[in-house]
Amino acid sequence: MTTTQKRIRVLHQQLYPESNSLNQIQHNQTLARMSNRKEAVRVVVTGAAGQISYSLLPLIANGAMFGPDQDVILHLLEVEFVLPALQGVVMELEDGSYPLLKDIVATSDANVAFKDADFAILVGAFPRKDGMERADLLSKNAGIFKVQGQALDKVAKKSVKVLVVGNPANTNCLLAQHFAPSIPKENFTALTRLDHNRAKGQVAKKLGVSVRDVHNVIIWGNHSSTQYPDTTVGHVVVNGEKKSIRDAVNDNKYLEGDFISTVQKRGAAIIAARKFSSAMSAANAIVDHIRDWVLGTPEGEYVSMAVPSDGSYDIPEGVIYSYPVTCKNGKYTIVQGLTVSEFSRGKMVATYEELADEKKAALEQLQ
Ligand SMILES: NC(=O)c1ccc[n+]([C@@H]2O[C@H](COP(=O)([O-])OP(=O)(O)OC[C@H]3O[C@@H](n4cnc5c(N)ncnc54)[C@H](O)[C@@H]3O)[C@@H](O)[C@H]2O)c1
Ligand SMILES: O=C(O)CC[C@H](O)C(=O)O
Repeated sequence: MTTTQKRIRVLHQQLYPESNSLNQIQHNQTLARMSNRKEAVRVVVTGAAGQISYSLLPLIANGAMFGPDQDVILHLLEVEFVLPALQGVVMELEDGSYPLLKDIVATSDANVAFKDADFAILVGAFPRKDGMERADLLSKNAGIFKVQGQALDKVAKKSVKVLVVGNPANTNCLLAQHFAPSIPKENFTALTRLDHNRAKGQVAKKLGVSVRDVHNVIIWGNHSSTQYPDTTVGHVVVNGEKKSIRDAVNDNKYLEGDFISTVQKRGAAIIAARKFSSAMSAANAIVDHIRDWVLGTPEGEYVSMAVPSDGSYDIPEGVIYSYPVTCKNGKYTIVQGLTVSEFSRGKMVATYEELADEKKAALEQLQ
């Protein structure tokens, strides 16, 4: 510091003594925060140069997923020929000046990407384009999840939490789980939070209320057009008054008809309109899923997660099935004891049967 700078500093302190003490307080708080700071978590995102990731990565880097005190190290996996484009994404992350982003690993080698991973968000897969059937995806994408399951098994932390997004998400998740036998089965989940959020959105729109007033809708089963968006136990709170969704909407024909098919076909409607599959809303749902799994759900609030079936609600073990769950201390629990009507049972079984068929086709494919 030059003599002039020192004189200016002394003068400034004389003129504004309180600013000095304020600076000191802020400085001390920063030091305290830094000494309390949790160790950075390693978060793998596959398909990192794709369209979902382009919306997702800034949300992870800015703390929306793990909170404002959690540093992150991003491990970005892409296929080799997309690495030049991934470099552009890395440059943008560097230029984003994200205080929580500690480091970035960008690679096309799954064993490098999954090394010591705490979280693995498996987005990388081919999306359905207009005119393609979902069944086409199974044959295109199954191999990816075998290789990535094997890499997770070999090099990730045994506590890694996995979220599969790439379609068909539930069955790809089952494949990754199958090829990673050393990782607890319950650590494998698939994304149906987007469907859950879509269901809330439709109810809110119908009632002219905010989505924050809509609670405990449920998505059962597969992330596909057989999913069952269920409003039977959901409620709304408007002006402090709690009402069941059934009573508030007062139109069961809609709730058991157009509402269900709108949510089931929303992904297809977005592809038809955008010519690309949903990305911004998918990224937002990914953040919701991991954040709630790690940081917990508000008291009394159900969210939907596709998790290994365990016989709950008479859905046989062995598929990845979307259930209502609550989360606490980094664990999810399937909500038990809900009444299931005959109408609901039929829909829950139909979506299970689709999952059982997908599982058979996927395993045959990888023989
Ligand atoms: N579960 C859900 O709610 C949900 C919602 C929206 C989209 N999706 C699915 O997510 C997937 C990704 O969608 P997108 O729009 O980002 O697609 P995209 O084509 O824009 O991006 C996918 C990326 O994955 C990469 N990739 C392909 N194989 C890979 C591999 N083996 N390892 C690493 N990266 C690989 C591709 O190079 C590409 O950059 C699709 O399968 C889509 O159907 C799921
Ligand atoms: O391919 C689809 O039908 C849907 C794509 C995506 O999973 C979505 O739900 O938006």
